[in-house]
Amino acid sequence: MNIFDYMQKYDYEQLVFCQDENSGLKAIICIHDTTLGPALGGTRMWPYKTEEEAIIDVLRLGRGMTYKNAAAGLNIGGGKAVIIGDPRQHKSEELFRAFGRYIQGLNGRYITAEDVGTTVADMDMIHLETDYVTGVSPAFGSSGNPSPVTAYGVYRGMKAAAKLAFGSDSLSGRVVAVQGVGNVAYNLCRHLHEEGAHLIVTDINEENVNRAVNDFGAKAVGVNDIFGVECDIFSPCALGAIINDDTIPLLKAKVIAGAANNQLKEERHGDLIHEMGLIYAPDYVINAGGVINVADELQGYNRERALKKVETIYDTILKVYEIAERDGMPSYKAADRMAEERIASVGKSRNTFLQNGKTVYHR
Ligand SMILES: NC(=O)c1ccc[n+]([C@@H]2O[C@H](COP(=O)([O-])OP(=O)(O)OC[C@H]3O[C@@H](n4cnc5c(N)ncnc54)[C@H](O)[C@@H]3O)[C@@H](O)[C@H]2O)c1
Ligand SMILES: CC(C)C[C@H](N)C(=O)O
Repeated sequence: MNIFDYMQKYDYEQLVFCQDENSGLKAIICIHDTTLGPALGGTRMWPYKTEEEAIIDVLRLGRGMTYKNAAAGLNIGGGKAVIIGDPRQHKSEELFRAFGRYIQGLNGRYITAEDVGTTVADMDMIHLETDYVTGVSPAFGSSGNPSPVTAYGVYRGMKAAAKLAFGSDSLSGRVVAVQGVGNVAYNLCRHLHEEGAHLIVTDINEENVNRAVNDFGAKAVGVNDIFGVECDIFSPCALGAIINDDTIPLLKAKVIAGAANNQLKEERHGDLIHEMGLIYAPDYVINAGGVINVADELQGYNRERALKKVETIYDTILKVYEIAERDGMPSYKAADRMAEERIASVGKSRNTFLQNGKTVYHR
């Protein structure tokens, strides 16, 4: 992989390699775009097989956060970090502290939070070394675990998608098929159950399935059966690339609305579901609740204010569909256009030099 060519193609600002022999830290921080503000995105801990795999992942995820943060209306740029290692074996205080010192060294250009493989406890250790970490324990005045707030945003976005598909945003009596009932989806199922939706769930983790069955009267199905069940809404809340050539022909749902990142295996799958007349709530728009919640910490965390902002995911989904109709394009492309237009117009308004350096000449 020619890293500089790739960075140039998608306009990346910075890639930082972090190594600490004592703790075994091998991490990469990606700052994609800071036009709107400091780059905010979680730290993923994953046992990448090769360094190249880790580099590709952090670049892809960092750019994704630029779009997610811009589409959510945050004054925040996009970035992400990966730590190469197995989260079940390689976590230690030294490792997270060493990582925290690298983040501190970037002096606020990158701010971290949780992602796959990292937890609030890990953020607390990072916080021992840096101010530029969110999703820390509430005891520090922070917002804690972002998952329940992500779930609330997905619930709000799902209601908007239902309005577009069925003419009413009520989920009462609707059948929702949920793939993966982990941290986010368990909380999503609670909102759906409270509104009177019928749930069909699957998970590779039996305990998680049983929890949803016992707490919300969900019906459990096998992991390969979830795609073809009779339902109104399919909610992917486990893995990426789940909307693909194998699963699309099986879907009976009219709406796809879930928490997972990077749901479309390839862009053409977004075109295909659009041609089939499905309503697709773009993943990074509907799952922005977590980042909206942690971003609120930058103003001194206020949960009520954060939840109010998360509620607007409903309107953002409607706006994406307005753009999709206006410009005759699938929703995933309309979301990208919305984010790009916002970054471009804010970027232009920041061309004036300011002595305090807060907003400096950009491009
Ligand atoms: N946690 C957040 O705040 C947040 C924010 C934005 C996006 N997301 C995305 O949402 C998704 C869920 O996040 P989470 O925090 O709930 O993760 P999680 O690990 O708690 O839950 C994922 C669940 O999916 C299950 N699963 C994995 N492979 C599966 C398969 N093949 N079939 C069925 N189930 C399977 C896992 O057993 C687990 O229960 C992820 O894609 C994540 O990147 C999470
Ligand atoms: C900042 C984090 C809460 C971001 C979250 N991991 C996401 O993918 O949106």
